[in-house]
Amino acid sequence: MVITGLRPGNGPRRWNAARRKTTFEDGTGDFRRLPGAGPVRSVGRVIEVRNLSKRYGGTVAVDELSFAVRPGRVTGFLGPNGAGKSTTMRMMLDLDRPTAGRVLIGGRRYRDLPEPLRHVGALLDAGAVHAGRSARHHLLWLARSNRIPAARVREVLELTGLESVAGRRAGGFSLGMSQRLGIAAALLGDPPVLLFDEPVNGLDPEGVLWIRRLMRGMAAEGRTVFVSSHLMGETALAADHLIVIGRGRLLADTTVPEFIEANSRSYVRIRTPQPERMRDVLTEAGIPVRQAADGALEAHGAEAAKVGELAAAGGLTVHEVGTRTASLEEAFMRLTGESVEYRAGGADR
Ligand SMILES: Nc1ncnc2c1ncn2[C@@H]1O[C@H](COP(=O)(O)OP(=O)(O)OP(=O)(O)O)[C@@H](O)[C@H]1O
Repeated sequence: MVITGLRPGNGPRRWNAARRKTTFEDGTGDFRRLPGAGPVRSVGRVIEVRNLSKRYGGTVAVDELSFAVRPGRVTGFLGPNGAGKSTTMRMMLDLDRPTAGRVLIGGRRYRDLPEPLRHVGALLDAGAVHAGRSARHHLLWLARSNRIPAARVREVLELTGLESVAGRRAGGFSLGMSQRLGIAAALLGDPPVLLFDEPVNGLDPEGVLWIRRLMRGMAAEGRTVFVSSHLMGETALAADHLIVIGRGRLLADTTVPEFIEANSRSYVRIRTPQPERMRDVLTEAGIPVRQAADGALEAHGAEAAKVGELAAAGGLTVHEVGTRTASLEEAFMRLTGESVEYRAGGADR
């Protein structure tokens, strides 16, 4: 690890010849000087989303969203389908114009960044390549148009495991290979800020693991890594921090351990042929209870022993009493449930 701190301000520069990297003690500088390239002007690595809104006709895709994405960690951007994740990411890259608010990357709008590919790498739509071009030519074309040395193409092909297929037409690539090519393009400028929209879509378990390691490695090097997903479980494994949205609004801005602590509560699951009476007994004892989809009851905030004693005292037959811990996926569904229902209802969409 070459970066010695991420303090704000203009810290001293360090040069690591072995890794061909220039780093700045305050974490604001360019991450790696590309061979043959001139110096890259220093920009910060924090992404600030300020009161961001986007309307498409009557649809509010993003609704007064404010949060910050910081360097040195993987930040997961979570929300159910249609929550507004892609729209937010497009606005970060100036591909869509906000109805209100703005996004700043290192204090600047994307369009004001000098040589943006060297500051922000993005995987938004892996299919967005010229189908007739080979992977190598696609990357060479991108490199040339961004004044990035051709030698870097070989490096990113190697990094993404695409060397052996680099001469093949990108149009014939599987989804997994296309995702890797999209990531190779995002890494081309060796940017300190990386945005990945649903990068594990369509990948096999090996590919998912590869992306997870890649993102964690990039964050450990001091980069800002922002990755969207609608899968809580996978994101919890890959991310340190979470931004959760639903219906375009911020629902949570928290660390993964805090999210787990706050949301994956234990409860007692009860199966009984007398659910109505059991519910009354628990409610009278002040224990909140809800019915699961399979008809079982879930009692919150009570020990299994206490539930068993109450059932016995009430003369109730019980087929199962046991303690369960809600999975992260369940916690996420609960948190975003309202927005999913809203979407299913189809209101103004
Ligand atoms: N170009 C557009 N025109 C009209 N509506 C749009 C457009 N782009 C997105 N939307 C709508 O905005 C809302 C947010 O969509 P968005 O794609 O940002 O969500 P998402 O969280 O990325 O979802 P997914 O996980 O399904 O990709 C949705 O209701 C979507 O239908």
